[in-house]
Amino acid sequence: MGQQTVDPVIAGWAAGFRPVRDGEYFPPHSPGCVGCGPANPHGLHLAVRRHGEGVQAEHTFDDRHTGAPGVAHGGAVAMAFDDLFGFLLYLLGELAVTRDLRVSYLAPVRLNAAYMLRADHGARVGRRIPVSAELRNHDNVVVATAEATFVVVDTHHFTRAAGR
Ligand SMILES: CCCCCCCCCCCC(=O)SCCNC(=O)CCNC(=O)[C@H](O)C(C)(C)COP(=O)(O)OP(=O)(O)OC[C@H]1O[C@@H](n2cnc3c(N)ncnc32)[C@H](O)[C@@H]1OP(=O)(O)O
Repeated sequence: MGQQTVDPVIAGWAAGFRPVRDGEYFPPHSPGCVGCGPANPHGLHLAVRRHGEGVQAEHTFDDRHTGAPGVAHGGAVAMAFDDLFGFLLYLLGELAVTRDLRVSYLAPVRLNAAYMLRADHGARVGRRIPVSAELRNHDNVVVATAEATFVVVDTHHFTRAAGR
């Protein structure tokens, strides 16, 4: 039964995931989140805002996320997509986690160049929420796409995951 106790830190964290108005920026998942946390020196520092029933972010990968010379690491691009998807949950009002993530890399993503990320969600089926996203360059060309399945969980998932 002890494992089912909701830790107040986790409960407070989860309660912070609320919708914002169209065009407004969301708060980060946490200060230290590697995708969007401002306090993480190694992170992407994604700044994500609502776009209708979807989310979007302008983003520039930098030298910290180098793969081939001058090119963003594919893992960093996948991280951007995964973290972006995490903002759709604010709009859905669900706690959920990534069960699978598929990224298609259509063209190299350059470092120190501005890109636009955009994500949308489909309809929830059971505990599954399908999500999809695109990454476009400054010429509005799609250079990467992603699809994922998020699975709805409750706060106990995070309490257990954190070993609290
Ligand atoms: C705002 C909050 C922000 C919170 C998050 C804030 C940070 C966001 C950061 C970005 C997101 C992340 O990195 S999240 C962190 C990375 N992900 C994780 O750590 C997840 C680790 N995996 C797990 O803990 C587990 O596998 C779960 C919870 C995902 C699922 O386990 P489970 O609870 O036992 O559920 P299970 O029965 O296996 O499956 C549940 C449902 O999913 C379906 N399902 C299972 N596998 C698949 C699959 N590959 N493709 C499609 N559907 C699948 C099943 O048919 C079932 O559907 P149905 O019959 O029920 O319909």
